[in-house]
Amino acid sequence: MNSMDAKPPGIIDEVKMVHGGGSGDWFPAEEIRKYTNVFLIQGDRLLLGYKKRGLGIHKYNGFGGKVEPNESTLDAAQRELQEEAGIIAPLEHAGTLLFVVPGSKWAHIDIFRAEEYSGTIAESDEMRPEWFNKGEIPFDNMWDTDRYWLPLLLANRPFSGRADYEKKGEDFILKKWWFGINPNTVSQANQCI
Ligand SMILES: CNc1ncnc2c1ncn2[C@@H]1O[C@H](COP(=O)(O)OP(=O)(O)OP(=O)(O)O)[C@@H](O)[C@H]1O
Repeated sequence: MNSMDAKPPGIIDEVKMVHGGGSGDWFPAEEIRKYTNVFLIQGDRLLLGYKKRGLGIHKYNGFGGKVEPNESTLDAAQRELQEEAGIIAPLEHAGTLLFVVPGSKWAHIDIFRAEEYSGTIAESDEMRPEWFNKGEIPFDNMWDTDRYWLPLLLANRPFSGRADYEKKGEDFILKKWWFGINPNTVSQANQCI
């Protein structure tokens, strides 16, 4: 077995590797901070937001943020979608990403998908929403590891992964990554791997 096949520390879901790379050891454990991230899909289009401030500034991403104390993850995801894109939507859990940077709390990000919504999509102080065709997702202007797991979300394959980055000035440099899917949910596997 290749050493990258083994699940990295922090991944508890029953998943098998579909993407992995980088070198060195996984960074050591820190306290965990919870985040959410929501992607709206309508037919061939995906709604992303251009982040205007804070973590991930100038990148496209789903809509999300920190889970507040005494708030469920789902409530936080719905609140952030409303605050940042102006809409409400029934959410389905799509995957989990552990984002690790030495010296910072680990970010445990619960990622959700939605296929319908109500309200009017609106720009907020934090995000400028923009539709993209599924074939024209701006991966070069997103977090480096989005290219590995976003296709899994689009194909409706529950995934779990970890991405270790090092912070150099304002930049985050990808060091090592691992993404897996549950081998028992093979319904649309050919669409994504
Ligand atoms: C590889 N690393 C990553 N890959 C993909 N997405 C990532 C990410 N690391 C963080 N994210 C997302 O970026 C947003 C940050 O949210 P962030 O602005 O810090 O939170 P919040 O809206 O609570 O901010 P305020 O404290 O109100 O400014 C939030 O959606 C979170 O899920």
